[in-house]
Amino acid sequence: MKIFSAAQLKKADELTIKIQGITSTQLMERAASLVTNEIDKRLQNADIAIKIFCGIGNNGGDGLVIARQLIEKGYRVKVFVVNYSDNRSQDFLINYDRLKETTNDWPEYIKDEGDFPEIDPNDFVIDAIFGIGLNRPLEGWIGELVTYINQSKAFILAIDMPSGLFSDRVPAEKDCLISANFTLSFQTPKLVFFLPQTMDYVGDLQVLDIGLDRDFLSSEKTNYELINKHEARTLYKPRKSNSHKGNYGHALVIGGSYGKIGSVLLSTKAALRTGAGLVSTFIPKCGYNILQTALPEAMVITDKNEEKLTNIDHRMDPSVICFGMGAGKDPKTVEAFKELLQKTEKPMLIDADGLNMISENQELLEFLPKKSLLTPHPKELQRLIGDWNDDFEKIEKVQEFTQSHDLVLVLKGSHTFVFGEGHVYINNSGNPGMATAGSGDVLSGIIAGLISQQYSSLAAAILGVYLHGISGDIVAENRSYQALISGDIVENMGAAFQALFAD
Ligand SMILES: NC(=O)C1=CN([C@@H]2O[C@H](COP(=O)(O)OP(=O)(O)OC[C@H]3O[C@@H](n4cnc5c(N)ncnc54)[C@H](O)[C@@H]3O)[C@@H](O)[C@H]2O)[C@@H](O)CC1
Ligand SMILES: Nc1ncnc2c1ncn2[C@@H]1O[C@H](COP(=O)(O)OP(=O)(O)O)[C@@H](O)[C@H]1O
Ligand SMILES: [K+]
Repeated sequence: MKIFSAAQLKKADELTIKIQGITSTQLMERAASLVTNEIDKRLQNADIAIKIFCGIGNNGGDGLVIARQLIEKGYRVKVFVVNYSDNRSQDFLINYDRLKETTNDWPEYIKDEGDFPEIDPNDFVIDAIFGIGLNRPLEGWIGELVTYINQSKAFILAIDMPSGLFSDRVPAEKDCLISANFTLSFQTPKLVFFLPQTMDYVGDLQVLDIGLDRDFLSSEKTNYELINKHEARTLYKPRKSNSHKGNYGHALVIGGSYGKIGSVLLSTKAALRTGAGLVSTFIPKCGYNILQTALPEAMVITDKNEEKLTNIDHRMDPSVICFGMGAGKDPKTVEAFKELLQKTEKPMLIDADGLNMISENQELLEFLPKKSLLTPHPKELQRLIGDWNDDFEKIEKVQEFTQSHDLVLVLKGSHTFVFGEGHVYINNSGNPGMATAGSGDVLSGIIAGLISQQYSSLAAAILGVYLHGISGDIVAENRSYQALISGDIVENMGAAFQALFAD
């Protein structure tokens, strides 16, 4: 699903109104009734006090329509107009009159702190103060109102966006904004819903299709895309029945050091479970018995050194090399890595200590084959490209870095971002149970397994990250977040592939 800017969404609104021959009031009615239905589905006519805080723009207009529709359904609704200016939008005014025709309990006006209403922790609060029109931080009593609503402990549903959250920048530390339990957003999600610095304000997210013009949505260009099942499925390549293991490539996994053979084992197993035709593992000698015992499907080659990698003499022509898990950063290993880079032409996947070695020896970047894949977590990224001031600057810096070195970069996190060819793909699968040792090693094996089957670096990264998350979701459903361990993610790859095509 494409992620658009506020300006693009406004353009989509205007175009839709023109092409569909409707008024903006009708579009607002359509959008709001989808919200009302979602609320009704969840509240099931429960006798709960619903308090709707409406701004005086179109987000506030949405709030007024939702209020009218909920009242018509028999809910107990109180509307508060957050009267920060006299500059009311036309659709606000139209719907204000309509609301007054529906109920005798007219909206109350909030003009300063003295007007703040009581909010009970059991109330259901709807935040329709600001949406994508926010253009400056909430100041004075409006900021205080937002803090007051947050402190009420009531359940907060935000319409389109939590009020105070900008669609195109990160709030300053002193800024006040709604911290929603749930956000119902219109047509497409906003980038800030997925950034580490802003995602917590959104709570659970649902995006409602309000029927904006299809042609515009499909032709309008954007660098950001959210990856769900639909997007992942289109990348999947079916296997031919008339095929053999030679058709699915040979992945070579290189890494490990004394005490860290498990990481390579996890990557190797993941490459096999993802469908690579052959998988070999190159490790220090101490890992030989471990690998051969735990994973008879893999072939094993060892370094001359017992405890670390010193000379990676693999004598193969693998489809892809996945390097770095548990490798350590011994100077001899760095030297061996450099030689490996110099003699490898196909794109490589570099993870973990491989990344750290590059960070500490930036000249290695020059030897990276084009289209190679780096899979850092935020700390590894920081070592690689230096610090950033906020998440938007981080994205910009990573875009510059990947484009200048012709790389694909997988920035791991609760929403993993895949950067490639100037675009950013934001993963929407996975769960906090995956914050556990070795889940990154599993990911690198999955991606290598896909590259080995002739997926491009970028497609392998996007699909691999999605499958990794889905596998984790399946495990968590059966086992809880806490009990999830990274080996489970590997074991459930079969279910993850199946889930790609389940409805
Ligand atoms: N036809 C449409 O345009 C539709 C719009 N929709 C709703 O409209 C919203 C956007 O509406 P608007 O563009 O009216 O904008 P908002 O309702 O988000 O904000 C209203 C106005 O407040 C002012 N403002 C911004 N920051 C402020 C601040 N810190 N303090 C005081 N005033 C401030 C701005 O001038 C802004 O235009 C969307 O988020 C969505 O909820 C939906 O009804 C769908 C259809
Ligand atoms: N809260 C979370 N939600 C979704 N995925 C997560 C979460 N925390 C971690 N993950 C995923 O788990 C993996 C962790 O990788 P990494 O930090 O390299 O761990 P390790 O070094 O232990 O292998 C990444 O793919 C990341 O996206
Ligand atoms: K809002």
